Amino acid sequence: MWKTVQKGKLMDFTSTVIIPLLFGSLGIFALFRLLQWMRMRAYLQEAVVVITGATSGLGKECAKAFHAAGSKLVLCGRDSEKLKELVQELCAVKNHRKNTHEPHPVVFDLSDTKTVVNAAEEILKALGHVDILINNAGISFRGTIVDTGLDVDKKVMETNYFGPIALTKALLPSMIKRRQGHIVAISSVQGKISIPFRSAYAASKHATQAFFDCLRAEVEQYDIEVTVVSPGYIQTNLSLNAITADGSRYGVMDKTTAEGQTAAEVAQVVLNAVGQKKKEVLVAGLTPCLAVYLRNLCPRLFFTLMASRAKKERKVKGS
Ligand SMILES: NC(=O)C1=CN([C@@H]2O[C@H](COP(=O)(O)OP(=O)(O)OC[C@H]3O[C@@H](n4cnc5c(N)ncnc54)[C@H](OP(=O)(O)O)[C@@H]3O)[C@@H](O)[C@H]2O)C=CC1
Ligand SMILES: CCCCCCCCCCCCCCCC(=O)OCC(=O)COP(=O)(O)O
Repeated sequence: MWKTVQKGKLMDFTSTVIIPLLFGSLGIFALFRLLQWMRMRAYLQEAVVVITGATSGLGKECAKAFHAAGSKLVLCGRDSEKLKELVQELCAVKNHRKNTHEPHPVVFDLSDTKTVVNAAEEILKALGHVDILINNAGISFRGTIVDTGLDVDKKVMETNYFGPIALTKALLPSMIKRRQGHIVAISSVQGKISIPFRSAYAASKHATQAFFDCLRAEVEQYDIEVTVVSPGYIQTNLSLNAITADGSRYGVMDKTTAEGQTAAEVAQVVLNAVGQKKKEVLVAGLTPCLAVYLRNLCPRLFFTLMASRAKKERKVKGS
């Protein structure tokens, strides 16, 4: 009898309190997500978005994602033919729901900082202003520190660090003047941890993280946003195009790269991070994320693991 009364009370409580509370929360959550989506759509539609390294991999997928979101694209690359093909590919995509725009290609080499400044001028002349700059282009590296010539370290730093910061500096004054703009840096998990045989690449990405963290603090007063994206492995040509200790092309599709996340998935994360004005995002699997925490919480253990990884890799390569 006592048990039946208790059960009845519990059912009353469930139907009068728990269920309405659950549906109410779900409704508020759905409304919140809808408002977030609408705000993001408005932010990206008609925005002038500059993407470097648009000719391949993540940059190409970002171009597709931002084009579909209705942004006015400036596609940057070294190869004018590849850029033309991408413009044609994007223009061929029919989008009946959104007003899309023909992208504007700009050809320059990021490792030549003089051409970077000219490119920024060309962009501002053609489009008037830049709303979002996505510093995506980059190259990776494979080699031991002892065998690597300083010219190789410099080449990686020019492409991954000095080029992007030169472009950022060239576009920043116009953003400050308008008190509007958003700068994105595609860094890497290797901007947070260093793994053996990646010295030049990891150094360039750590520098990227540091520079754009400083920038974020300095430009907040002008309402300019800075987003640093740190992906883990992505299925692109990065390992194929990586340079080695003597400056030659590595030319191997690494297993880690081939088994990484797809570039389209990561591009969607970039789009959402920009749309939601996130300060930083780590887009990686469990092990790289744990490695980042381990580096900060228990550095000695992390260093031991990296040293044994170096020994193992050396053994495999027989050097
Ligand atoms: N793939 C991965 O596992 C990861 C990649 N990243 C980062 O993502 C970004 C994009 O790389 P991803 O798409 O993977 O690799 P890809 O090699 O596929 O693309 C790199 C892009 O950068 C361009 N680029 C390289 N050097 C220069 C230069 N000197 N001047 C102008 N453009 C240049 C390339 O142009 P071109 O076609 O002319 O060679 C290409 O468009 C990089 O910053 C990379 O560090 C971060 C974490 C993981
Ligand atoms: C408590 C458990 C801790 C487990 C952590 C153990 C440490 C394991 C090491 C894992 C290293 C992950 C490295 C990830 C590197 C990465 O994702 O890099 C992305 C890139 O930029 C790829 O460029 P690359 O040229 O190197 O292909």
